[in-house]
Amino acid sequence: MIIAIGTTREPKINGIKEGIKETPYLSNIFNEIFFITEKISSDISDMPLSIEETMKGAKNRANNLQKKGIKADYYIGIEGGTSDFLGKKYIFGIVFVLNNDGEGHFGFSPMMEVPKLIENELYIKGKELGDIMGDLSGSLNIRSKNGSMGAWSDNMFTRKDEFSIAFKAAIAPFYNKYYQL
Ligand SMILES: O=P(O)(O)OP(=O)(O)OP(=O)(O)OC[C@H]1O[C@@H](n2cnc3c(O)ncnc32)[C@H](O)[C@@H]1O
Repeated sequence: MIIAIGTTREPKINGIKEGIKETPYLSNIFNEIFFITEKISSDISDMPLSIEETMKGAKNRANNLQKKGIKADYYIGIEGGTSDFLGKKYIFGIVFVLNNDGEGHFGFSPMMEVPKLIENELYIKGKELGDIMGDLSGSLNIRSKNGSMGAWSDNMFTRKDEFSIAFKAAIAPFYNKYYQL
């Protein structure tokens, strides 16, 4: 099996791999899976500020992998973003898994509240989360490590966990019996 993942960002790739190892569907063939990892355009803004835009970004990335001519059994697009719910902002990760029959499913990570100061920088000043967290934490590349969720949860919950759970939610509908009824 070949799985194409539209990113070179380590916690995203590791999240997908961890998710695969923990599914009842693909874990037994994990060692036979060949992974293609490639940075691909999401065709949305660099810092998505709504759940719909973040979903579009994940879906576009999976579609763009396929359009590029990459041959795989599954194409996986991944996007991190924030959105407003009932007046507060939350961060989450979204995974879109697409197969060669054109069947695609979204999966979502749990969400965490965005701290107030960071919300202002994002939604009022228009900055990117990676840059804001870089300035606040002194760590240049937080999104390549445990991510904002890790930073805001004292690593109870990391960026890898975010995408591992989102992947599991996206892959289940391809195999789970209730979706075949
Ligand atoms: O290389 P790609 O796959 O694009 O991975 P990325 O880390 O840039 O992540 P996204 O494009 O999915 O996320 C969109 C933006 O949101 C920010 N972001 C998302 N999650 C983050 C996190 O956990 N920590 C820091 N910044 C994050 C970051 O500034 C990104 O430019």
